[in-house]
Amino acid sequence: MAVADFTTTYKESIFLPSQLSSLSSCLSNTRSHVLKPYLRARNVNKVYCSVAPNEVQTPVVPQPTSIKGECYGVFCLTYDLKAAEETKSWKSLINIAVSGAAGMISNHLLFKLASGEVFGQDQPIALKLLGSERSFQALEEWAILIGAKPRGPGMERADLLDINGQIFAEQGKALNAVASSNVKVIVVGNPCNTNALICLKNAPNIPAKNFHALTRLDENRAKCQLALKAGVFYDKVSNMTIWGNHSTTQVPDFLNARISGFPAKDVIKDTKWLENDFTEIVQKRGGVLIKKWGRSSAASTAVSIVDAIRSLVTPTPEGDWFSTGVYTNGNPYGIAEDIVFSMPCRSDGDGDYELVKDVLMDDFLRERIKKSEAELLAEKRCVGHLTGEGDAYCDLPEDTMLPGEV
Ligand SMILES: NC(=O)C1=CN([C@@H]2O[C@H](COP(=O)(O)OP(=O)(O)OC[C@H]3O[C@@H](n4cnc5c(N)ncnc54)[C@H](OP(=O)(O)O)[C@@H]3O)[C@@H](O)[C@H]2O)C=CC1
Ligand SMILES: O=C([O-])CC(=O)C(=O)O
Repeated sequence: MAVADFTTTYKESIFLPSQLSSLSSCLSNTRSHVLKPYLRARNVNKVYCSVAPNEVQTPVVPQPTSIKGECYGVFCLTYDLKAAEETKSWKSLINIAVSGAAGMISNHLLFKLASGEVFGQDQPIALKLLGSERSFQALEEWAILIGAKPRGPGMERADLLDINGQIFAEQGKALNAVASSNVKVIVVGNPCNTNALICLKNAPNIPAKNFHALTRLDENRAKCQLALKAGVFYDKVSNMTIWGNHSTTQVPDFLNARISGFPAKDVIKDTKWLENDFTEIVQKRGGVLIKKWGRSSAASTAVSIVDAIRSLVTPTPEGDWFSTGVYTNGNPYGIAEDIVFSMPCRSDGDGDYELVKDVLMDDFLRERIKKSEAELLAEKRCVGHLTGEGDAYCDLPEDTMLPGEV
């Protein structure tokens, strides 16, 4: 964890809420002091924290036996399990591991998770926040993998695939070693589809179906553009699929999208706009934001991670679906097997999903889906050394880019 950035020695302490102000030096080091009111609001009465001895002034209360092993990291938050047992109305604890916990996205995401907005107001959760230290402790249920190196000046996409791919190979191995086989993994760090493929290939004990690449940000962006064009509220847009890669080859599907229950093409009759402007705006939205703001989307990515998880833990509304990048292992759309491809999915709310079968296809859609498929197959060849498929051979199409690269 980023502890290594400011200290090399750790001391583990348990804090009560009244002692949180002294704890805030620990939390604020990682820009997460915003968590404090949320911890209070959720009656978190103990926080487990690793900080340097000279930063700790609070008395140490006995460590509950329910906290297993050591806690690595600047901050390592968990509910007091003993108290949870006493509170009969509480559901059983869900552990959530988040890598890149000190990054911009996490800065927005963590308190949304802690607020109860994602898993429910009555659902206790334990956040396992991970940074540079690649250890995954007591990992069960959900892992949100954000931590990745941003592309630096002059860095080729093939280099990024290799550098970040190695992170996700390690994390796949760590998950394989310690996580429950029921864990659901959301890969955010880019290039997220291929990172998710690398991660799942390195975690053979975990079903490949449990791995997701985040394309929900793209779905949200696409819904927003259709809503703006149609002059309706965002929540009137449904059945929005993002096909393919989280890159500029992604395909926002206006053929199947609906606005106020009607086909989007019947509401927005400007086909030229749908085929050209809409598609390109969504594909390049990340890059436009980086140009405007100087940094990549953080708050909206955090919101989209919340949306992506919520879509898996709540039943999908009748007739609707959501997009997520999933492992292709038998699909009704003729997409190549053994890649991570964004497709339309539904969930019963049990954390699992199924592909939506009855979607329309036309030549426009098919042609663009093929392009994104070709890009992902090329990315896969680039990381053969990380997926156990032998030597890498990198022949990426020249125009292949992350949304943030344009
Ligand atoms: N799929 C999507 O829709 C989107 C994906 N992204 C991607 O999300 C990722 C994170 O973005 P953001 O939070 O803005 O980036 P930041 O640069 O703000 O944070 C990067 C985080 O990654 C961690 N990190 C860096 N190297 C490693 C490593 N070797 N192992 C583990 N963790 C590491 C850093 O941790 P530490 O400081 O502890 O080293 C830091 O917390 C990027 O890859 C970005 O491209 C962004 C937007 C949308
Ligand atoms: O390239 C990035 O880091 C940003 C990104 O994925 C997006 O905004 O969709």
